[in-house]
Amino acid sequence: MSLKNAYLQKVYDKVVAKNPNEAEFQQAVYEVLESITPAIEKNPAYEKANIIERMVEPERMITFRVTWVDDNGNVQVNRGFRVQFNSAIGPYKGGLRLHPSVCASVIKFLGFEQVLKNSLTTLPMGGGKGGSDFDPKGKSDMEIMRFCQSFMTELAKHIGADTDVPAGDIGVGAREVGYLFGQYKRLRNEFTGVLTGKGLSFGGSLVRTEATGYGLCYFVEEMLKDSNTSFAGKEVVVSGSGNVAIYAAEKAMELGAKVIAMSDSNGYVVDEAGIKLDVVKQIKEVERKRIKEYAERVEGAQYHEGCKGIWTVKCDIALPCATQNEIDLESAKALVANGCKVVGEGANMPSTIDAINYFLDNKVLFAPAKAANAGGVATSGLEMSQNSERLSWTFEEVDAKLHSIMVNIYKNAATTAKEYGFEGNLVVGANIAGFLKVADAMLAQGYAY
Ligand SMILES: NC(=O)C1=CN([C@@H]2O[C@H](COP(=O)(O)OP(=O)(O)OC[C@H]3O[C@@H](n4cnc5c(N)ncnc54)[C@H](OP(=O)(O)O)[C@@H]3O)[C@@H](O)[C@H]2O)C=CC1
Ligand SMILES: O=C(O)CCC(=O)C(=O)O
Repeated sequence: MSLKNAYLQKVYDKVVAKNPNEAEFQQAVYEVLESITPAIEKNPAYEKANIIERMVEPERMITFRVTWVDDNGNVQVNRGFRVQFNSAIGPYKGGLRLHPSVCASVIKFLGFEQVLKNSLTTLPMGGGKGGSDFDPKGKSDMEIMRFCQSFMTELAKHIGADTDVPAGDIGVGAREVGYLFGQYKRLRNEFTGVLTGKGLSFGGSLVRTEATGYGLCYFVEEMLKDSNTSFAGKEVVVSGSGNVAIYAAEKAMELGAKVIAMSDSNGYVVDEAGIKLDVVKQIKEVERKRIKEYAERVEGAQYHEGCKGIWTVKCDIALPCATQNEIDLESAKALVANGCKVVGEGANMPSTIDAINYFLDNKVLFAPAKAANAGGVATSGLEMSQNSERLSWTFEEVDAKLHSIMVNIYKNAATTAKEYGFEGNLVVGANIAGFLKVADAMLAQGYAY
């Protein structure tokens, strides 16, 4: 892969040399460097201060051992990570992922994207990310608790309400955040907003649970409005059936769409009559079972083994809300061939670079993750504000703020794309808009930063 700008190519070559075998991190960096090219060429100050090489190098990366005891008395060892990527515009902020695929590359790609995403929210948050290769599937509640307590025993040394504020991501929801928060409080003897996504009885914010999925639909709705259309009457496919997927499906339905398919890492269900979300919530949020169960409980629904096949289901709008690189070129082609006109990314980096280019070349309205899924972290920022003033806002207040943040992110990305000669390309618009704020803050803070 080659970039048009020599300075950016030099930085990218160094990234590849210094981070070998880190395909996800290299991919995330490449996509950003390619799309910010016009901004680098417009203002030579960025190259002079070598801003890009500084931005692709995390400020700090912590790797640690997490030892815990399983229900059979065996001592288990996992690897924990926290990348504190960039604090130019605020304390490090970003989720924790618990999944066997977690490694340095995954954590770094997520941390790097988080920096630009958080910048787009307009709230004062730097970027970070963390997690572990611990697999929560099939673990008992006590095992999850012991793991979280051990994980936090080390992480607590590196975070704080004004330093670094983690939250949830894949495999980390309200239950895990509760165990992590309890352990932090025990270790530090302080009650602070050190994590977001907390339970409502101990400093959590209303709407945080729904925020990423709702925010995604608010963003897509705005994008559709600009093309004189809406969610009403559209058929929607949503991949995943976790936090982001469930609340994206809920809001899409509220806005008049029919969600016809959802998935998990084993397979997908199609329900032409429209997915019954109360059944999905019961299976996933309460019983923590597989999506396959849906077809056993709902007449007329079919289950298909293998998660990739979901992209062959005919739809108007696709909302990938599961994981990175879940849409490759082949899936992108299948979506377009079946008439899909809109893709809104709820997951982080769910489309490969080839898939994104295919969507753009085929005039699909494409909402890139950094912008479209920023509602989760934006609402985390609102949780931090409520914690600082020791107040709780109503559901309506937080939802209205989330809505206006998502509308503004859309407008900022669309206007920036147009300003730089890429009208309609929200990948370029979002990357440049997110980049400029961070880069200007870094310039103002001197070369040693
Ligand atoms: N939670 C948040 O606020 C935010 C999350 N995101 C991103 O959204 C995505 C989903 O996160 P979230 O909903 O919180 O996570 P959850 O753990 O709640 O749900 C993840 C869903 O994706 C599926 N999934 C996970 N890994 C894979 C895989 N390798 N292949 C296929 N399916 C997979 C899971 O299926 P299974 O149960 O079988 O593993 C599950 O249905 C991630 O990319 C995350 O980074 C982005 C912004 C904010
Ligand atoms: O709410 C947060 O801080 C984290 C959200 C997140 O991890 C993400 O935006 O990918």
